[in-house]
Amino acid sequence: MNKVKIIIAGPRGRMGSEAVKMVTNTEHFELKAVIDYKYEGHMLSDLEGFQAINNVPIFSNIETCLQNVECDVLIDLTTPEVGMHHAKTALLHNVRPVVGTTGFTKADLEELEGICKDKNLGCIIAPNFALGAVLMMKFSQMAAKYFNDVEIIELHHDKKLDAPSGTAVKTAEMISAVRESKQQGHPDEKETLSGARGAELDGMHIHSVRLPGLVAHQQVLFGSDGQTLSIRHDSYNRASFMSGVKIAVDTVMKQDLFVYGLENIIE
Ligand SMILES: NC(=O)c1ccc[n+]([C@@H]2O[C@H](COP(=O)([O-])OP(=O)(O)OC[C@H]3O[C@@H](n4cnc5c(N)ncnc54)[C@H](O)[C@@H]3O)[C@@H](O)[C@H]2O)c1
Ligand SMILES: O=C(O)C1=N[C@H](C(=O)O)CCC1
Repeated sequence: MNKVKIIIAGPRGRMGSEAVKMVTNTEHFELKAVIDYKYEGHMLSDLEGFQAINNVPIFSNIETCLQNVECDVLIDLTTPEVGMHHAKTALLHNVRPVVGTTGFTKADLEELEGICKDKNLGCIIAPNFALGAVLMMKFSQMAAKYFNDVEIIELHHDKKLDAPSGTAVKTAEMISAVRESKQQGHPDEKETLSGARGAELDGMHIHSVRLPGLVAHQQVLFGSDGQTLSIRHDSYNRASFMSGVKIAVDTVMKQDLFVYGLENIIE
């Protein structure tokens, strides 16, 4: 069996370092290079924590990396601006992106979908790779058919740069696709402290909590006459995301499609 040749962008990050572990421990994956804005010309084994990983060069520029290294899949776990540049460049070099980076705009997603169609290549953008989180989103979409009122509370570690989380936005989009549009809360409600009602997407409110000690958590809270329904998912470590990354890499090698959300590729 041919191994899937992979490059990882953001290898020193919380998610990137876990992805390096997963890829190097997976029999049919091969880590060919990493992209890091620092340490150009070094080997990954020169860096603290990666001494046991041999023959993986570090590039600070994706173009140079793709000109020098033959690979099938780019896993990007960086920041939205960098991730967008990486995903586009990968596709232009016929490399399939698997992107966990959150904070992409609708326009970004449309642009990537267009390039995928032109190149007839697969690309998977997944705001959340944890299979439990994907189920939480699917269950929320099911519940939204019966409960028209919902608020989303997402809770993350305080090093997170984007708010609301990509998962919260995706959940609200999935709910919005099935429920009758509704502006929630009292029509005359007023915030006496700005931000009290959180962010809003199609009439739904999203509340972002940032605290040390947290990893990644979300509660989707539905309410109707005399009852509430809570659907909650908790990731307690970054290993929780890796089975989803693995599924995404295997799938992107087989499907020449643009996919936004892991719910579209798991049964
Ligand atoms: N999809 C998921 O399941 C999932 C799960 C967790 C986090 N995330 C997302 O993944 C992203 C990374 O999260 P994190 O917690 O690992 O953040 P992090 O800050 O720990 O890691 C980001 C890494 O990107 C690197 N980076 C920045 N600019 C770069 C560049 N130009 N080239 C190469 N590397 C560069 C940084 O050095 C850093 O190591 C965020 O967008 C986060 O929201 C997604
Ligand atoms: O830790 C993060 O950052 C996470 N980001 C994703 C999001 O924005 O939804 C997924 C969960 C962890």
